[in-house]
Amino acid sequence: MPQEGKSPALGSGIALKDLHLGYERADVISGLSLDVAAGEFIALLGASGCGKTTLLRALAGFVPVRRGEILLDGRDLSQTPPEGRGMAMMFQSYALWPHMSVAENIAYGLKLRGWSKERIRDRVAEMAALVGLEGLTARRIAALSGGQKQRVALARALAVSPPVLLLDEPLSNLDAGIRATMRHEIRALQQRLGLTTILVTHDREEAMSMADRVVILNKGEIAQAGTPEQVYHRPDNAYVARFMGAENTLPVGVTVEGDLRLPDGKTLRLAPDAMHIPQAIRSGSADLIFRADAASFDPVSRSMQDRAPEPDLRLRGQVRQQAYLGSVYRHEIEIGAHRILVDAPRKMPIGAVVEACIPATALCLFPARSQTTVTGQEAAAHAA
Ligand SMILES: Nc1ncnc2c1ncn2[C@@H]1O[C@H](COP(=O)(O)OP(=O)(O)OP(=O)(O)O)[C@@H](O)[C@H]1O
Repeated sequence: MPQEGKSPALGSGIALKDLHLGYERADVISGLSLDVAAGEFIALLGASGCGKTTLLRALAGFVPVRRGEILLDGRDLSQTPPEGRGMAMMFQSYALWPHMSVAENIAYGLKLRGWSKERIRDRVAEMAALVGLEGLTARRIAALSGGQKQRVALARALAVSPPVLLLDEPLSNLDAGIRATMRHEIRALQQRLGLTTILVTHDREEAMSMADRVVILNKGEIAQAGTPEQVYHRPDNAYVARFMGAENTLPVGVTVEGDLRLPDGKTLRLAPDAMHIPQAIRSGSADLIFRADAASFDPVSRSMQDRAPEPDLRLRGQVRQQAYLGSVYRHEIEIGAHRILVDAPRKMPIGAVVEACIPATALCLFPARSQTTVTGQEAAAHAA
């Protein structure tokens, strides 16, 4: 399979301008704008029904544009039929012809384009080598594994040298091991060919490990577009923070001086730039959001009272539950009327009184309970 390493972009740049898409009376995407650079890999991530597939299908030309533009290298495609756009789409279901051989499937788009037999033969061999299917070109699709079928689908999509590769959850039917391999291989191939690529996925780990930029959609709007590190560590809003797996929300008060009033009544003053505060919060109620893996704790000891104050959030509570996640134990800590989750390498006994400590730099502060909330169920469903 291909070696990792970037080459100059061969793909096309895309600009979506004030795009409106929908079905019958309902708008699914309303007023979405996004620029995708040539050779960039974008992952569209979002809860079920937020419009990811609709957007991808509109790019391919299968969903009509109600308003706005889809520009490919500056040319408006919004009224161009699918066959005139030349984009290649790869589906979760593979969408291969089961009665045909690997070679016939890879050749399918080339035949439609009227290529000669010789050119097709050479191109099929080139594509089979590119995706690691040498020696299997005569095999029938029915006699392939899931991972091999996915490679055929990829070879078929790439055979026509598309300006843009659209991937609709292409890996979700594969088991975990092959999925990890295919993620890496598709990413390496995309970088090597400089292909502009848009991936739709539910899986945030997949999105972060493959894409240059992750675009998080919420109800047809972009909640945030940023690098994997930005959306994970510097979420623009509470929706993104929760969607990216920040499990803990503590309601706090913000005083006019900018101090935090904690649920236990204590007041905390942090260095002004220590916390991530992307939206203006003057005073009043706010949500302090942080990840379970950013927190740690020590059993409460007598020496605690003597300890010098530290610029971190410290919360005292009691262990109510714990579960082993593989590399760490996840603890549910009761703090007054609230519960938070804390990951730790060591298991704390149920009932133990502990002090959870969260570094100020791992805290995000947002206006209280914005409308853009992710439900517990959504967050669980999208956990990697
Ligand atoms: N052909 C259609 N006709 C009418 N409504 C549709 C059609 N396809 C999708 N929808 C609706 O449009 C909304 C967005 O659907 P879409 O498939 O784009 O979401 P998604 O984010 O890809 O979801 P999922 O992750 O579950 O695939 C949903 O409410 C869905 O029910």
